[in-house]
Parts: sequence; structure tokens; C-alpha cells
Amino acid sequence: MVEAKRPVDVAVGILLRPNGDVLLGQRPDGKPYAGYWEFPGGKVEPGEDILAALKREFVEELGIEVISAEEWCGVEYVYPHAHVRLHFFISREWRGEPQSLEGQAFAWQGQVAVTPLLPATIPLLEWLDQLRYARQAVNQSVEGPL
Ligand SMILES: Nc1nc2c([nH]c(=O)n2[C@H]2C[C@H](O)[C@@H](COP(=O)(O)OP(=O)(O)OP(=O)(O)O)O2)c(=O)[nH]1
Repeated sequence: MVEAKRPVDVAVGILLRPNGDVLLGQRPDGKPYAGYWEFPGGKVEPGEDILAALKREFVEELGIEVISAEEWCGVEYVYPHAHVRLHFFISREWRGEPQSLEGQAFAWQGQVAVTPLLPATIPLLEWLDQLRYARQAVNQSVEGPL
């Protein structure tokens, strides 16, 4: 039987470019689910604010300064190695280009085609598409011919 563990808060960031591309990273060797793709982020430290954790992880992993981010949705998931409470943020405003500071691969994706993805992150892609398509539909109705 899998031992019940207390949930661990994780701050996760989706960098969203104006063209709709999002940044994914590949989990490096030595971590559970090594080789799986995820949105960048990591565990919140005890007493740490979740947005502060997000900003810290982006500096540590990618050398990126997140200027602003809005909390978008939360997902709980029980893995064999941990019970996680994921806090997904969307950021459209950051400074710097991603660098592979922990030896991980990363990729900007429109339709996300990298596989495999962490199981808890898979449903997010459909929600993200709805967000992006809804935005395009609004733009079309505003900018399209009358
Ligand atoms: N960053 C990130 N983590 C995710 C996603 N989806 C998902 O299930 N997780 C899970 C995997 C891990 O169990 C947990 C993140 O913990 P981690 O081990 O990567 O965090 P960390 O970088 O702080 O790791 P460490 O200091 O313990 O090495 O959240 C996602 O999209 N992004």
C-alpha cells in the first residue's frame, strides 16, 4: 500500500508568449519522473509565499525574472513518491531568455507535442487551449470585418 503523505505545495509557471507559445522543461536525471516534460517550477519551501517560490524557481532553473504572474488553477495529485498540490500561474511578463541552468532541455511549444508529460499536467493542456482559442476568438470578433 502506498504510504499516505501530506500534500506538498508546488509553484508552477506557464510563460505565455503573445503568439500563444508556452515554455516546457524536461525533468533532469536523478529526479522522480526524469525525462518527463513539465512546466517549470518546484516545491514551495516552509513559510515561503507561493509567488515568491515561483520567482525563485525560475531564477534557479532558467535564469528568468518573472515580473508578474496570475494564479490560474490548482490541481492535486497523488504520485507514488509524493502527494502534490500544484499551483499553476500564467505569466506574460518576464525578463531574460531561458538558460538550461540545471542541465535540463526546454522547448517553446504552440500545440504541445513533447512527450511524455507529467500525468498531473496533462489536463492543463486542454484548459490552456481553451484559454488561447477563446482569446483568439475574441480578437477575431474585435478585429474581423463587420
Ligand atoms: N514543476 C512542475 N512540477 C510538477 C508539474 N506537474 C507535476 O505533477 N509536478 C510535480 C512533480 C514533482 O512531484 C513536484 C515538483 O517537485 P520537484 O521535485 O520538481 O521540485 P524541486 O525542483 O523543488 O525539487 P528538489 O528541490 O526536491 O530537487 O510536482 C509541472 O507541470 N511542473
